Formats: sequence, structure tokens, C-alpha cells
Amino acid sequence: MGTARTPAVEAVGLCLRRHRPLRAPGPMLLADCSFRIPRGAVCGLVGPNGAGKSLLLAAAAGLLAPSAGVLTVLGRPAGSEALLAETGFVGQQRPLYHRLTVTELLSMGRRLNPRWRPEQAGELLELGRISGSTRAGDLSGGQRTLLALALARGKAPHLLLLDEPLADLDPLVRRTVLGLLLADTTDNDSTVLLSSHVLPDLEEAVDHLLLVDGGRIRLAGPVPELLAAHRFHGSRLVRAAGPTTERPSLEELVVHYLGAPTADAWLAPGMRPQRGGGEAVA
Ligand SMILES: Nc1ncnc2c1ncn2[C@@H]1O[C@H](COP(=O)(O)OP(=O)(O)OP(=O)(O)O)[C@@H](O)[C@H]1O
Repeated sequence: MGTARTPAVEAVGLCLRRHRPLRAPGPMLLADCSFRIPRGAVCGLVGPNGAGKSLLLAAAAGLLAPSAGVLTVLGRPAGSEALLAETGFVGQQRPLYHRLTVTELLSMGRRLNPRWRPEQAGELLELGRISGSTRAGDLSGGQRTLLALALARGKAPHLLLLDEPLADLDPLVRRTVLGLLLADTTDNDSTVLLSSHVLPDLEEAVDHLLLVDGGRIRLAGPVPELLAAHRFHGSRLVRAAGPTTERPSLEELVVHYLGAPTADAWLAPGMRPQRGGGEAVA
């Protein structure tokens, strides 16, 4: 495990190409992404459909190898074996063994994970009124999401990577799940990186934001810093500090950047990776 100052996730010049065996290199899916997410953050990952959010999460989970650049998770190269116990990943497809019951899956989680916390898994199952004897394949979509989240959270991981975990949860459950994840950052010393298109939910829960578009990082920073660096000039959003009354909401800021795909990227100083001597990567 890294020191307290080691970022939870750090990418320097991260590139990912479409893999095309025995053919010329495929198109670039993630291009020269550089950012750092500090420990303890709840970081929202946003961007349009096809932006590269799932790829970034899968790369951090060690499921896709970078074509170039460096991706470090909790101070180790992404994909290191030691990170298996330290990270929890819930992919968009929620892969579960459909023929196994909830109890069997939980027992597998307990046997495979040295820091298994049954109560952390149990809280999420209760939210979905999920019984242990049900086969995973017989659960509803939202219940399957809660089971996948329970298996990831039960590991008490130091980094949770969640791909659209809120999409099929009802509003009350969504709010409760976000509250639990937020509490985990203190109780478990964990960091959460979660992708979502539901901006009002994110606005309440996240303290950091990463906006990806076309495989590139467009915005990265603590939410208060991002908002303070922009202001409304009449109805136009401009990049300049101003009084709090002229600052955009998180949703307005994200929508502005999505509608202006050629606008320069803005990375808060604390989210730029540091070179060896502490110099920030531009
Ligand atoms: N396994 C794969 N092989 C090749 N290309 C892929 C693969 N998965 C995704 N892509 C491509 O990479 C790009 C980014 O996809 P990704 O799934 O990361 O988008 P996303 O931001 O998560 O989108 P959404 O919000 O729609 O889920 C898309 O152009 C997609 O076609």
C-alpha cells in the first residue's frame, strides 16, 4: 500500500487503443489522459455516451492494459495482483454468476477477501429486500446492481470503481447508497470513482469531478474549485472567477463543457499529476 499522500488513481499520458489482433493499431479510445484523484475523494466521472468512462474504469480495475502512458492505483501499477484485495469494481454489465444464490455469492466473497465485512454487504442487500436463497439470475435489474455493489463493498476496498451504479436504482435507494459510499470514505479510508449521467445525484454526493469527452480529460478538480473558476457573464459561461452568485451549478458547468467540445481543458492544480520533482504536468 502507498503512503497517505499517494493518490488513489494517477494517470500520466494514459492512452488506450482499440485492440485489433494481427492488424494495424486501432483508433485511440483514450488519448493522453493525465490526472490524479486524491485519497478519500468521492469523484464523479461524467461525459457523453461513448466518451471513454467505462474504459477508464476498466483500465483502473486492471482489466485493460494501457497502450502507452502510466496508470497507477493506490501507488501500484494498475492490474497488480496486490490490488485485487484493495479495489472493488462494479462494471456496467454487472457480471454475476447467475446460477448461484445470493448466499453462495456472499460466501465466495468472504472466502476470497481477507478484509470481508458482512455487515457492509448486508446493508445493501437489505435496501433491495434481497433474500439469500434467490439465484442471482432471478433478481431484478436494480437488485442485481445492489448485489454487485454489496460484493464490491463487502471487501472494504480502499478504492471502489463503479460504472453507472445508480442507473437502475430507485431515488430513495440511490440516495441511501450514495450516503453509505460517502460514509465509507471515512470509515474504510476508501476512495470512490463512479460514473453517472445523473448529475443532480452527483451534485449532492461528489467532492471531485472528472469529465471525459472523446477519450480526453476535459475537466478535473475538486467541485468547489471547478465552480469557483467559472462564472456567468450574462447568459454566457466564461472561465473567470467571480462572486458566488454568478457561479454555475455543477450541472450547468458539465452541460456547458459537453456543448463546447473544442473548449480548452481545465484541470485544478491538485488533480494534475506530479513529475518526480513535484512539478505539475501541464
Ligand atoms: N471492448 C471494446 N472494444 C473496442 N472498442 C470499445 C470497447 N469498449 C468500448 N469501446 C469503444 O470505446 C469508446 C468508449 O466507450 P465507453 O464504453 O468507455 O464509453 P462510456 O463513456 O462508458 O459511454 P456510456 O455513457 O454510453 O456508457 C466507444 O467508442 C466504444 O465504441
